[in-house]
Amino acid sequence: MENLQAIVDEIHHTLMPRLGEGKVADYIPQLAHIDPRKFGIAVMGTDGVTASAGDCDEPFSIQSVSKVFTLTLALGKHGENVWKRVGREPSGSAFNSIVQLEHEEGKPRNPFINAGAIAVSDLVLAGHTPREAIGEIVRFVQYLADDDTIAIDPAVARSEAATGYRNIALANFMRGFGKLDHPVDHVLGVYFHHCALAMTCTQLARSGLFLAAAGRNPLTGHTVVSRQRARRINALMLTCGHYDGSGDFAYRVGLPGKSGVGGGILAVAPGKASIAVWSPGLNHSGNSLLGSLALEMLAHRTGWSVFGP
Ligand SMILES: NC(=O)CC[C@H](N)C(=O)O
Repeated sequence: MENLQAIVDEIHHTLMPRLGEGKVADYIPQLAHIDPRKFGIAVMGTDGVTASAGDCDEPFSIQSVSKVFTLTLALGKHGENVWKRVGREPSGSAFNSIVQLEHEEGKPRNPFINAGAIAVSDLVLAGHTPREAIGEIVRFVQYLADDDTIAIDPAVARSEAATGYRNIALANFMRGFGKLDHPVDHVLGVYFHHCALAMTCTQLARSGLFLAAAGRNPLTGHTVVSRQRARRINALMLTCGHYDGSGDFAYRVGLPGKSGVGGGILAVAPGKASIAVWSPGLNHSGNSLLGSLALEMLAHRTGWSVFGP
């Protein structure tokens, strides 16, 4: 493989004329203000080799990418009991869909759609006040990225709480089925705040390194999860990480990944690297349009794929 930085520079250069494509999420008013021409990419190799380009050190709202971290925390607290509350199947529906919840009696399809992540927030809340749970999530992400400057953007959290009608509906629906242990406003307080985490591509790539390196962050030496758990989280990212676009992402990129409506994607090349991209314009499934394309180009140029060399 040629020099990683040269590949990343070429991807940035190739996509430059297309910056601004896609549709910025505006249902969260605070996200509607983001410059659609932003673009960042950071690659952290498990061997310590790094490469980055563009706005890779500018914080953005990671939104649903945070669902990987809350799932990891919930699995640490509750182990396999997590799966009593949330499934492990792709939804085939939009990220904020309510349709399956009624048929499946309030048990969301997977932890990465909104309903599933709300159920996971409920599990993270166990034994805590909402403020404590939010603090635990932030400290966990700081620990993963080895960076204690990572914080929640309170304006984004407020903006989403003020307009999160669908999420409020999802949470009430689940509570109606007896599938949430805590009051809806507490659960949503945790959910909206972790979605409002602001991180740079560099920080995000570092925080995902444990998934690329069999559960252990090679930069800090910290074992975060077991090898088997890292594999399983990667499996869920591959099958469910891009909502109704998960099949297309697996076909085009071939790596586990998790997207957010802020335009970020965290992707994992097991044994090789953790990659974060950011471009705010989204495709019709709510995934970053140019971010997906950048990852497709990177996978093609490096040969990284979970499906074979
Ligand atoms: N896909 C996403 O990133 C969705 C997260 C967003 N906070 C929401 O609940 O709508």
